[in-house]
Formats: sequence, structure tokens, C-alpha cells
Amino acid sequence: MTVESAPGAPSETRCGFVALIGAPNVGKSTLVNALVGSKVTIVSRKVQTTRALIRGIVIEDNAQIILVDTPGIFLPKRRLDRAMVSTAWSGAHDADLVCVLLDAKAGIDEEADAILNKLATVAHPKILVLNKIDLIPREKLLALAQAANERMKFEHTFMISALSGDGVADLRKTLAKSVPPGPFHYPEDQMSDAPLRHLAAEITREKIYRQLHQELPYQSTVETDSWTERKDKSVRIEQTIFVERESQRKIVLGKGGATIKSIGAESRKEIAEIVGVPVHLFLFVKVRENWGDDPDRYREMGLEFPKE
Ligand SMILES: Nc1nc2c(ncn2[C@@H]2O[C@H](COP(=O)(O)OP(=O)(O)OP(=O)(O)O)[C@@H](O)[C@H]2O)c(=O)[nH]1
Repeated sequence: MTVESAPGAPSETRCGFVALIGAPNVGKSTLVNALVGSKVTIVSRKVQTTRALIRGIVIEDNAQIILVDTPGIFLPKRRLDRAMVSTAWSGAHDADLVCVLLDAKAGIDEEADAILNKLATVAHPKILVLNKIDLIPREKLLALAQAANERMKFEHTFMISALSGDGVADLRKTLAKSVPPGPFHYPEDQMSDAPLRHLAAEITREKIYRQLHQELPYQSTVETDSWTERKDKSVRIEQTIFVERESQRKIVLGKGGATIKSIGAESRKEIAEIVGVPVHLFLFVKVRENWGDDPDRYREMGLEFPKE
């Protein structure tokens, strides 16, 4: 047996999902960027636009850490919003580890309080991250750490500034040690575009929903089939929209293809804004029967099946 293949040897890989939970503006995107470093990540400037579950992928000490974002935690009114909020929490239930972000300056305000209450139902190991420590004095920070730790058990507490990078390396090391042993989920050559593929599919799905929600509630899902960077730096993306019935396929296509053209144009524009290069988007519509009422399909879409 070589040293490399011995259990526990440095070559043993680890891989896991880390859910980031926190109120809007707590600094999740900034933290993802700080953790991922120079690698491609998705930064959305808009509040609560985050639909993609994968936000970034980090490699550290033979570990692949997949950072799973949660759509903004807010008070849901519409059915889709409720599905999204359940998704945020199901993301936490599915992850190997939950990273709870608090804005150190805001402390345990109403939003943070609601999140901490809800977190009590999540059984997975949790790490507390107090962010924006550059904004408050140390005594206040320690009191906040204590107050949060009294609410529930955290495996670790980190005090960081995602903006300056203070404390981020330690957090990254701990995440790497905390994900379970196993092979990498994403091959290294696909790592950089995996979150983007996912986000691009979510953007198209959002455009379909916006244009057709009355005619087509939930009955579609989108997959990114290919993502090719061209020599001129533009990206060619192919996506398939799956619907339940032929009649829905016709709705998505619209008269003379007008609807799908407009969905494609909107989606292309938004994807291009995010990736920062011209995008050529090709959409296909296929019928995949009888899945609209199947909770597993909802999960595939990244949505929780709403309990009505
Ligand atoms: N001073 C300070 N500001 C920070 C820090 N981290 C993030 N910010 C700022 O806080 C604001 C919100 O940060 P984001 O990373 O966009 O927050 P977010 O949680 O991803 O926001 P949503 O996408 O709305 O959920 C931005 O203006 C950041 O620059 C920090 O450590 N210190």
C-alpha cells in the first residue's frame, strides 16, 4: 500500500454541500467571493434574485466545498414565494453543513431572530459566522457570539470580515475539514461553469414563469445542456425546456414562435449581464409527461413541493 492510498492520507478527498443561511444583505455574496477567491462565481447585485442553489465551488486541502445559496429569507406571500422560502430551508436540510451568517452590526434583529428560531429545526452541524466585524467594537462582538450560542449548538463560531478577508482563510480550512470524505462532485474542469449553468437554467425558468404563469403554473423545468465558450469570448448556451403536455409545448412556443423568442431574448440579456460577455442562447422545448404533480420533480427543479 502506498502512503497516498492509506485512509486519512492527504490524498483522500472530501466533498460536501455547505448551505449559507442569512438575512438579505448579511454579506453572503461577498463571503462566497472571498471563499472562492479568484475562481468564477456568481455575484448578483439585486436583492433576492438568487435562485441558483450553487453559488460557488471551493477547493481547499483535497476538499471540494460546494457553497449552496438560499433564496432570500423573507415573509412569503405568493405561492411561488412560499415554495422559494421552503426551498431555502430544504437547502439547509439537504446540506452536509449549515453556515449561519449574522450581520455583526445588526446583531440579532427581527430577521435574524426568525432565522435562528427556524434553524432549531435543522439537525445538521451548524457553524456560526459573524460577518462585518470591521464595523463594531470587540466587546459587542463577544456578547453577540455568546447570545447566539445560547440559542443553539454551533460547532464553531467565526468572526470575520468578508469584505476585508479577515478570518476567511480559517473558515475555509474548517469547512474543508468538516465536509464528509468522498469523491469530488464536480470535475475540476467543469467547476467554473457549474454554478453558471445552473443559474442560466433558473433565469430562463423565471422568464417562462413571468410570461406564462397563468397558463403554465409550475409545469415546466429547464436544463442547460451545453455551455461552450467561443474564441471571440462569447458563450453559446443550449437549454431544454421540459413541459408536461403537447398543448403546453404550443403555449411556450407561442404563435409563430413568438413566445419562446421573447423568453429567449429576456433570458439571454440577463445571462449576458451576469457572465459579462455576449451570449448566444438556444432554447428547445420538449414534452416530458406526467410529472407536474410529482414531488420528486419539484425537487429536481430545486423547489419544495408546496403543502396546501
Ligand atoms: N463593512 C463590511 N461590509 C460588508 C462586509 N461583507 C459584506 N459587506 C457589505 O454588505 C452589503 C451586502 O453584501 P452582499 O454580499 O451583497 O449581501 P448578501 O447577503 O449576498 O445579500 P442578498 O443577495 O441580498 O442576500 C454590501 O454592500 C457589502 O459590501 C464586511 O465584512 N464588512
